[in-house]
Amino acid sequence: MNAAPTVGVFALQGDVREHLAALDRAGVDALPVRRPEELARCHALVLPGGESTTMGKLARIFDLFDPLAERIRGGMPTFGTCAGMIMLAEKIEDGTDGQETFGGLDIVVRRNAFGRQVDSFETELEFSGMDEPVHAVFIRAPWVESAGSGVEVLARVRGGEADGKIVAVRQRNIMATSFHPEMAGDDRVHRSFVEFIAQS
Ligand SMILES: NC(=O)CC[C@H](N)C(=O)O
Repeated sequence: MNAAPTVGVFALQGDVREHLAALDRAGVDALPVRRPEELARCHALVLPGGESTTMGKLARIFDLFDPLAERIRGGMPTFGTCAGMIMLAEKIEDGTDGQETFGGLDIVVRRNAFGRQVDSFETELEFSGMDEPVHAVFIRAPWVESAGSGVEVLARVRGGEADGKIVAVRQRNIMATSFHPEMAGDDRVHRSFVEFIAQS
């Protein structure tokens, strides 16, 4: 790809602005996506943090659900953070009744997984392919309960009751983190997604 790719941010719900800013700093054309016509212009997509039940419902209302699920399954590079990770999971534990996801990522995700111990927290994580740890902000975050054999684990929590829980993964065209790299003032995870787009 010669020109900078256009990277959409699902913009019906969630922390859209922070992702647009991080993508902008990473040198791509960032585009808020609310309609199928906008999705059609994107080479890649970010699903932000927010509230996954609401995201699914709004995607249905705005006729974005099916085109989006199709693009993801068709190989569009996609990066989900927190609620965005939930929206990419094939299966949810502790979801609300009938909660739908776009799917594509062969994981079982547990919503609000850290909630029983601590709602929101920040920590340093070893992240596959990064020399220095990543500062990770968790807000009512999910964790990956189990992952299929095709899923590469990029980061796990170290220490505390959640020791060893998977919080960042990659499979084919999809990347997902339980935490919010867009809120940490560190663009390395977004930059690694931009490289991932270039390789796809
Ligand atoms: N920060 C977040 O994105 C929280 C996710 C939210 N708890 C959900 O289940 O959708």
